[in-house]
Amino acid sequence: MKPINLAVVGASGRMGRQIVAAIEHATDFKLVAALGRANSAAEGVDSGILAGCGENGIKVSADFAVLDNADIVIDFALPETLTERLETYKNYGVAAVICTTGFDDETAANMRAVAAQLPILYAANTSVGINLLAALTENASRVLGSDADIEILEAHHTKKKDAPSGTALLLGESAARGRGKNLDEVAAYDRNGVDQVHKAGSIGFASIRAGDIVGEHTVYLVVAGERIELTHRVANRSTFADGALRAAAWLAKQKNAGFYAMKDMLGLD
Ligand SMILES: NC(=O)C1=CN([C@@H]2O[C@H](COP(=O)(O)OP(=O)(O)OC[C@H]3O[C@@H](n4cnc5c(N)ncnc54)[C@H](OP(=O)(O)O)[C@@H]3O)[C@@H](O)[C@H]2O)C=CC1
Ligand SMILES: O=C(O)C1=N[C@H](C(=O)O)C[C@H](O)C1
Repeated sequence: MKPINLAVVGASGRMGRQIVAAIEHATDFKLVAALGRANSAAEGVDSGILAGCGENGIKVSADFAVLDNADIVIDFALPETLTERLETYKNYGVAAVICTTGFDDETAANMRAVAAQLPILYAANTSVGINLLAALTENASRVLGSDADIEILEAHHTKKKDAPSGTALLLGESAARGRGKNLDEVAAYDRNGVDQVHKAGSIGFASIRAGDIVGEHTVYLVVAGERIELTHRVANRSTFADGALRAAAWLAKQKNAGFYAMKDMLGLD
């Protein structure tokens, strides 16, 4: 079978390098572009060398014209220029798996607008386990109803910029949906001050940034006399890379434009 021509955006980052390394061993993908920001220290450096898997001849570049050769983009870059990148994917007609987190509501709306013209899969977390946890969270929240106090705790490495994590927000959305609410209506993000009780019906968030923690999330659902703690821990970033490649292979088969999620790929709805 013909391999999928893949472009990795954010190729010099922690996750971009994982994807480049994972493709090295995959027969169903061919790396055709390693993209990043202009004036990056990584510009012109071989992406295989950066990823620690040996020279692959694909240099990190900021010239998105190479997307002409790509079937699918996997984007693990930062949120600042995400709107521009989405516009570029649309112009080149190349479907994209977007894994970036920490973007604002306007960018989220732009992503949905682009998805009206192009297959876009947005995954705040590409691990299979987290997406299963999101489904379990929705179900537990539905069964326990408004009696449960729900709080979400996430822990990540010291270099992570956004908080709460995109995954914590995904889990919060699932918990809110279980109660028939939108997260915006019930989220409690900042617990800092003198009147910080858990308001009935709210969903609280807390973040830890320490050491080299790859990614840990716990949803607490607490009712009188008992509590459920739904926890997921990732030991290695290769878990995210494997999930992103699986998502890319699935997206390559989608003929219609649309805003897809990992749960569509996993058949979790
Ligand atoms: N969906 C998922 O499963 C996961 C998502 N993530 C998310 O992916 C993103 C990247 O994470 P991580 O790899 O750890 O981060 P890094 O900081 O290690 O990498 C970020 C990459 O984006 C590039 N970049 C920096 N600024 C910009 C910009 N303004 N425009 C475009 N590209 C830019 C960097 O280039 P340079 O090297 O030149 O600075 C680098 O290649 C984060 O949003 C993170 O939350 C992370 C892990 C899993
Ligand atoms: O920045 C990270 O590292 C991670 N980011 C994603 C998020 O914000 O949820 C996914 C994962 O937890 C690692």
